[in-house]
Amino acid sequence: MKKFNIKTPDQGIKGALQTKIDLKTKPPGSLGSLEALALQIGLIQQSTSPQIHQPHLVVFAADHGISKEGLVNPFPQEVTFQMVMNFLSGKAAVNVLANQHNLEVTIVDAGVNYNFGALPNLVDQKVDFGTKNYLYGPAMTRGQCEMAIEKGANLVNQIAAKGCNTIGFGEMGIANTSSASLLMHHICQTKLEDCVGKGTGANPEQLKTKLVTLQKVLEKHQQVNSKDPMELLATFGGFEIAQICGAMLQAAENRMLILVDGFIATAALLVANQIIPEIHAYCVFAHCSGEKGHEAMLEYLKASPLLKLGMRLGEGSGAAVAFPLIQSACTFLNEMASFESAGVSQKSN
Ligand SMILES: Cc1cc2ncn([C@H]3O[C@H](COP(=O)(O)O)[C@@H](O)[C@H]3O)c2cc1C
Ligand SMILES: O=C(O)c1cccnc1
Repeated sequence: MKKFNIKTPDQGIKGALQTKIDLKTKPPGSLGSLEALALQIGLIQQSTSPQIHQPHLVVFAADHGISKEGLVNPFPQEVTFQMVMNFLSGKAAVNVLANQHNLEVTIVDAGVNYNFGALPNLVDQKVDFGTKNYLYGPAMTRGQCEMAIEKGANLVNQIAAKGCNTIGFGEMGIANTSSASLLMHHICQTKLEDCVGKGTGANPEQLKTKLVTLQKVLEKHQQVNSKDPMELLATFGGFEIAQICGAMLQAAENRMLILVDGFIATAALLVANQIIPEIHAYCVFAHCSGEKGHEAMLEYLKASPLLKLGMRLGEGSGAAVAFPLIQSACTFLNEMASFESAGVSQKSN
C-alpha cells in the first residue's frame, strides 16, 4: 500500500496572515467565514498572497454490486454509465456549474459495469466492472482497494504536474449513498438509521427496505474491524469512493486545497481522515448536503460547510457552486486596501 506523507501546514506564517487580514479596511472579523478561508488557504500555500491555479474537478464513476437487486436504489444500475456519457457530452449538472466558474472537469471510469471502449475524454482507471454485492461478501479485495487508492493518487499527481493547486472530487455510482452510510456508521459510530437517507429519492417504503437491507449487510460483516480504514473501504466501499480517498490523500500530500463535496465525497474523506488525520487542514467543506447523515458526518469531522442549499446530487456539484467563495477569499486578501494604503482611520480601541 502506498504510504502518504501529509503534514499539517507550518503555523509560522499564521501571525502575518492574520495581521494582513486584520489591517484590511473593514471592522475586524467582518468578512466572516471568508477570513477563516483566507487564513486556511494562506497556511496551505505558506503565502500571505495565495493564488488559485488551474482549479479542477475530477468525477469518479463506478458501479456497486448491491445496486442490481434494487433494494437500496430507486434508479437502476445502468444510470451510472448513462450519466458518464452525459458528463462526456458536457451537459450534466457538474459540467454546467463547473463551466460557469472555469473549472476544468475530468471524468474517470473507476469501475463502471460497462465497456466504454476507447473514448477520448474518459480516463480509464477501471478496477473492475463494478464491486461485488456486500450482502454476500466484501465489495472488493484488499488488492483492488489498494489499486483503487493508487489510481486515484496517480491521477492527482498528473493533474498537479500541469499546475493545478485547487481540486475537488465528485462521484457517480448508483447505490453509493449506501456505501457512504455503512462507512459512516462504522467510522463515526453513529446508529445506522441516522446514517441512511433517501439518496436519489427513496419513498418511505423504499427507505425502510434500504435500512433493513443495510442492517443485514452489517450483520453479515460483524467481524469487520471499525478501526481499520482499508478493511472498511474494501468491505463496504465502491471503486469511485476508494479512488477519491486516494486522490484526497495525494492532494493533501501535494499541499493542494481540497474541495469536499457532499455525502459520498465526505464518506471518502472519513476513510482518508482515518488513515491520516492531518488531511483535515487541506479540506474546505463546500456544502452541507440535504442527504440525511451529512450534517452529523460534518460534525464528526468538526467541519464548517460554506453553504447549505439543500443540494443532494453529488457529482461534485456542491464543490463547483462553492468554488467562487474560495476565489473571494483570495481576492480580498490580495486586492483589498489596508487602513494605511487607503488612509482610513482604525478604531480607537
Ligand atoms: C440521473 C442521476 C444523476 C445523478 N448524479 C448524481 N447522482 C447521485 O445519486 C447516486 C446515489 O444515490 P443512490 O444511492 O440513491 O443510488 C450517485 O450516483 C450520486 O452521484 C445521480 C443520480 C441519478 C439518478
Ligand atoms: O450529498 C451527496 O453527495 C448525494 C446525496 C444523494 C445522492 N447523491 C449524492
